[in-house]
Amino acid sequence: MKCSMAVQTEVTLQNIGYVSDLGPHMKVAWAGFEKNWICAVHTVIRKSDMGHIWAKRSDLSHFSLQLFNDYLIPLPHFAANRPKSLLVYINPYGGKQRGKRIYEQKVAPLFHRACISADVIVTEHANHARDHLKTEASLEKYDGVVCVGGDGMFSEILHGLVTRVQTDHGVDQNQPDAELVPCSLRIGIIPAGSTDCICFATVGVNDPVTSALHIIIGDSQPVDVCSVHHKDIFLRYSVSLLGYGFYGDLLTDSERKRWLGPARYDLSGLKTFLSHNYYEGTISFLPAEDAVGSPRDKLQCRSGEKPDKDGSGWNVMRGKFIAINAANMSCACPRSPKGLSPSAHLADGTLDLILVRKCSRLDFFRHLLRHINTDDQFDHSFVEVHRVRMFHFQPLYQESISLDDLNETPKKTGCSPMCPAPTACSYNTIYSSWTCDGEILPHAAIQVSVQCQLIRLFARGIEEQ
Ligand SMILES: Nc1ncnc2c1ncn2[C@@H]1O[C@H](COP(=O)(O)OP(=O)(O)OP(=O)(O)O)[C@@H](O)[C@H]1O
Repeated sequence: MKCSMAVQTEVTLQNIGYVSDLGPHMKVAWAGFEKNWICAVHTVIRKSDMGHIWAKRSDLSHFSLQLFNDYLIPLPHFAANRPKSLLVYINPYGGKQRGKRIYEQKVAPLFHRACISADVIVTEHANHARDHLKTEASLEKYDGVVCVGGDGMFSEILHGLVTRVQTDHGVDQNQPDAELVPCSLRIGIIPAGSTDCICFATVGVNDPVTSALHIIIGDSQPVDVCSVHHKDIFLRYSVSLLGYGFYGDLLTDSERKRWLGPARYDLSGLKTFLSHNYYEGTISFLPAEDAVGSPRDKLQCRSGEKPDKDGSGWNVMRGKFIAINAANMSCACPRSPKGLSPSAHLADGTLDLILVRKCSRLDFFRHLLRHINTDDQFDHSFVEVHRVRMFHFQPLYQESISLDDLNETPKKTGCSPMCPAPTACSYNTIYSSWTCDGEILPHAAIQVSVQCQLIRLFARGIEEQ
């Protein structure tokens, strides 16, 4: 490709680093490249200072194209990992419907200056991107796939890409113990949805320019993916949160209120909290005994390493749960900056299984409050957390029909969860639904296993220095 930028003598996007705010009038643009942005040659915008800084993650929303030419120093040896050709999917209806504008105004100019060619597909309907990736896309032409949208859109890309790779390699996704083939193409997320949880938990901010720079630089962050099955039938993949009970109910309700926009989460959250339902069932899990760290160690390393060996022996627990949350990553988002499981690792082949047993409404409120403050959210007698490699959940009563069918069932109320004949009483109080990265699963009985480092993102993780 012919590129208008000269290398070596001119400062170019090939060498771009972050722009950090050092105060109200001073920003530092820095280039350089070591894991975690450790060492950076930088230039203060006022040209008054040169040297090295210990840099940290920062919001790039003030980034100025002018900086590329004026202040950055070329370090061309990082060029090898940089993508040259990308396949971009834009959801024009995600979030506040600004995906197309965000891409065209903030991201495309940067790609252009970095000499990255991009084939852009604006989706026309739900699952357009997933199905195109599964069957049609000529993936060999690209170095990465970019998703412009929210978590739902990312999930489409994830399913399309992972399914395509397994099909190409003859792997049957319906086998829960199948060894899945990792995807070689990296995925970039340009946040343009309502919550953008996955971007926040892997990049540290929800800022389209920051994400674009991670793509341009060619960052690579491996990420674990959970595969979810029901009776040996593949249901979905998950990278962030699988939630039964509170979060499942909240998401189910919020889907009915899509017309409200992002405010639907607040309304459904309040409604679900006031309902204070609990659900009975059995959870079995395989502890990750060999994993480095624990969910409560408060360690900031969230990348992890591939395990050497499996844990041994399943633990089985029966009980009444207000919430069962399986966090494959911290699940941090702007509303909960530390997330549901602050020390969850991105790529160590484990997930953090959080069990919130039946408790008073006040106690549950105290637990929820800890999602937004810095207190140890697992330090309650009714909460336990386990780092696991696999888990199974079986509701108290066998499901005779899928939850999809239950949506057709007239809703009845006033029946306790202990009702011995579920067909005669309200399914709503016997079964919750699993939310799987924001999508609702059609079955309550599921088997989940973590597929270590199945995908890679154009990101760098969120370890703090
Ligand atoms: N052209 C389209 N028309 C309608 N729906 C679409 C289209 N393209 C994608 N979708 C669907 O829209 C859903 C929501 O999109 P997206 O995740 O981008 O935004 P969001 O739901 O507002 O944000 P978040 O998922 O972060 O809360 C996705 O599940 C995706 O399948």
